[in-house]
Amino acid sequence: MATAYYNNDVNEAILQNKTIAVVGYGSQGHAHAQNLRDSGSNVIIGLRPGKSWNKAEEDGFNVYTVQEATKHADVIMILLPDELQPVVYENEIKPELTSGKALAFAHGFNIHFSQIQPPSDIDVFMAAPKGPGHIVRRTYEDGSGVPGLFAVYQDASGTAREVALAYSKQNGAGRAGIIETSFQEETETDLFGEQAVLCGGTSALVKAGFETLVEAGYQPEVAYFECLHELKLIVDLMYEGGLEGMRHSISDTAQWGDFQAGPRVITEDTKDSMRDILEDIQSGRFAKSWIIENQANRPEFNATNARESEHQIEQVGRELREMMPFAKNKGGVERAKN
Ligand SMILES: NC(=O)C1=CN([C@@H]2O[C@H](COP(=O)(O)OP(=O)(O)OC[C@H]3O[C@@H](n4cnc5c(N)ncnc54)[C@H](OP(=O)(O)O)[C@@H]3O)[C@@H](O)[C@H]2O)C=CC1
Ligand SMILES: CC[C@](O)(C(C)=O)C(=O)O
Ligand SMILES: [Mg+2]
Ligand SMILES: [Mg+2]
Repeated sequence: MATAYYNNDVNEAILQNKTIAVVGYGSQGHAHAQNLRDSGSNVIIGLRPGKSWNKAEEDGFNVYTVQEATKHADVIMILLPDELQPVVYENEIKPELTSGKALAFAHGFNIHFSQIQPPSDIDVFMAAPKGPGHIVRRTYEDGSGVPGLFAVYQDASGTAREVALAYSKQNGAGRAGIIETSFQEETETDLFGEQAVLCGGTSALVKAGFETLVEAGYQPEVAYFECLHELKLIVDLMYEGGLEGMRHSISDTAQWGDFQAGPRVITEDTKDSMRDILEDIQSGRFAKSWIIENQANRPEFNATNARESEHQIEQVGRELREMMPFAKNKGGVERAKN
């Protein structure tokens, strides 16, 4: 079994006299910055002027350009969108990356696919929460945490591993478990997870279920509750107790239906598709297509995004959530509207 490190296993003193620059103040950036500050670290923010800059200042941080922040910091955590990291790195980070500094990531894409090639006299590590940034912050505040992975790509100082673990602990991951990985494993599994299961697979499953019910003449509102809203409640049970915990709480009728229908929905063909998706990731084909899509200013990404937001499930959901204030205005919602 993999070793999981918890708060008592990790000595965070190594961060005591270091300045940490969190570059980017979006989903992950605001969470890392606030969690590490609340854990006692000296955190500054690197940004361009704009919305995030104002937000970070409102939250009480000293905000600098990315280049200035890199210059002042010992640890530079890059929390920019993956597709923007290489150009910001070349223009603003690399010129200030003097020997002895550490460059950090929350996802291995740019190192693993060689879009960023750091000099050999710095440390390069990853501290990757296994969850969305807004939940990383929310769980830190409520005393729990999101599990994390850490990896060392380059250890020029001899202390990169210790720093990566301390960073992960200060971000709240030591409450839930921190596991060592490699940049390759984190990159490939993270991309696979979000594509096949967590985001792509789940969105497609929810939409297909909703469409099946609506096309059969059922009310869209009932279909929304059944196929989207209730998913969270069922997944909460899985989160707490695995599949068996969920099955303990549902009716025996539902459990029999689960056993009978599940394999009819997710078939061997579906698993073949999953293997194809994994192969696209491992071979670099997915990364290449994402890089090309960005170079072309995202024509397919933008068109799909616009089409998806007009789907009937989204329209119905917006109306129904108006009546559920407890389900609204949590982290992530504002971002989804932009
Ligand atoms: N989202 C998540 O929960 C997870 C993300 N990750 C990884 O974390 C990293 C960050 O992703 P995420 O948090 O989603 O990113 P977001 O898109 O939420 O945030 C991006 C931030 O970068 C800033 N930014 C964009 N362009 C520039 C620029 N040219 N110069 C300076 N600042 C800029 C934005 O500011 P502005 O307001 O100016 O646009 C914003 O603050 C990625 O590597 C991702 O894979 C890992 C685990 C989960
Ligand atoms: C599941 C999506 C994710 O990998 C994440 C929140 O962990 C991401 O890249 O945002
Ligand atoms: Mg992820
Ligand atoms: Mg990801």
